[in-house]
Amino acid sequence: MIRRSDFPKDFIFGTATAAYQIEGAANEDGRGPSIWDVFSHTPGKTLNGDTGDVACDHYHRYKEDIQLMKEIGLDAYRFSISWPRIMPDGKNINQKGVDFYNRLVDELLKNDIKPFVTLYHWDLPYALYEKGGWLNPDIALYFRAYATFMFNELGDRVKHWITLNEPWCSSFLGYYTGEHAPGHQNLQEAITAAHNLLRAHGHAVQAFREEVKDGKVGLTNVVMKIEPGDAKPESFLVANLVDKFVNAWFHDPVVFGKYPEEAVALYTEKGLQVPDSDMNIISTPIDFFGVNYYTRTLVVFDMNNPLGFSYVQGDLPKTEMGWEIYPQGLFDMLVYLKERYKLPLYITENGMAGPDKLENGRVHDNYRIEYLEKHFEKALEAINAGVDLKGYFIWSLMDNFEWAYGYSKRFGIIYVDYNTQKRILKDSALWLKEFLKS
Ligand SMILES: N=[N+]=NCCCCNC(=O)[C@@H]1[C@H]2[C@H](O)[C@@H](O)[C@H](O)[C@@H](CO)[C@@H]12
Repeated sequence: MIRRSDFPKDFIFGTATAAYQIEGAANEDGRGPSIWDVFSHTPGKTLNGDTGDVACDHYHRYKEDIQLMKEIGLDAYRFSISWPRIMPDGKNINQKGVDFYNRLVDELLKNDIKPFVTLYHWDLPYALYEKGGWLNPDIALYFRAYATFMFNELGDRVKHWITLNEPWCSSFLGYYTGEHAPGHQNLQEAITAAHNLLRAHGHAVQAFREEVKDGKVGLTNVVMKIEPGDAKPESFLVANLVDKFVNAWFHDPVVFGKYPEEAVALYTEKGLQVPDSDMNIISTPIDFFGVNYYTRTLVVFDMNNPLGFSYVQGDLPKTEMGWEIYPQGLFDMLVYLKERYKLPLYITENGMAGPDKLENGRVHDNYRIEYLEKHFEKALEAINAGVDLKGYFIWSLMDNFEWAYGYSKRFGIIYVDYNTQKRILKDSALWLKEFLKS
């Protein structure tokens, strides 16, 4: 049975959340609309028309939530700042929004919980979207101004920062598949948005070096283990290519200053423009990569698909998201990232959506305990294989707004009864509490 003491002494365990998914108070204290406010209020975009208007009401309940983190014994807490709460129009400061994050950080520190702050977790101020959003090259400078302001405001107390959460999702789910805000469906736009997201990241890192001398800054990507879905040789080739589109596309420019050539070639062949501006800014050195790992993705050669592949379902047990439970993929990707980029790593998200049922005031989510144990074991295996893994944040602290799935998917180790906003520690939280003492 894995124990906390098996991990390095300074290894940190935490949980992660994001502003739009938990805060609520969407129109309170001067907060402006984000692209997710508009998207979730657009009929048909989210399950049951769910929105983040109230969510977990964390904006008002943060003290209670921090007490729960303390009760569980967490070392750290990863959360994101709502850009439209800080700059409702994308430029001018909303002091009440700033005050909230000062209160939140001070309350965490008072309870010996280390804050890890994500600057952007998908909630772009709508006012900036109206100026072109991630398609407008100027967005990188708007982001730099926002980042600089936050570094100045919190940098004396917050020493671990993540510029962007999963630019792959922001660009390819937001601009290609359209399942996320702003709901565009244009591959060229997705490539352009991805590039401007990376430029924004690079500008923020440059600002960070000027503003927070004793801090660490990194980028969090979703990291998927891409495997062939059948035994055909072409499917092995396609798996390698998709890995370049999804994983290397958002890691290589940040370390090597260039996109993976095979993927560029395929895009160019399809008549798409792949930008190459500001690679010197994009590759401003970072201190770590954040790794959001959930599952593997199976692909097969498919001539009928414009990019030559299609996704297939695997036959391993799956979570409520339909994602296969595949701990080995975590080990594989941690080792892959270490060998290719030679940077320290944090698992900034790992967890599962489960069929969580409240029974006599308890949630017996043994499946989530097993999921976490197996992924903890693979993380430890990676450390023992030489990976400089420094921490592990469980997604998520509590059930929350799961984007287009609304409130139908529960990822929390704490159950939220949305009718009463009551929080209930699931068995996984009780297990974690004991694990952290082991
Ligand atoms: N096929 N397939 N599968 C895996 C693709 C995963 C892409 N989605 C994520 O990583 C999001 C990340 C986000 O940060 C958080 O805000 C979300 O709540 C979690 C849970 O959804 C994850």
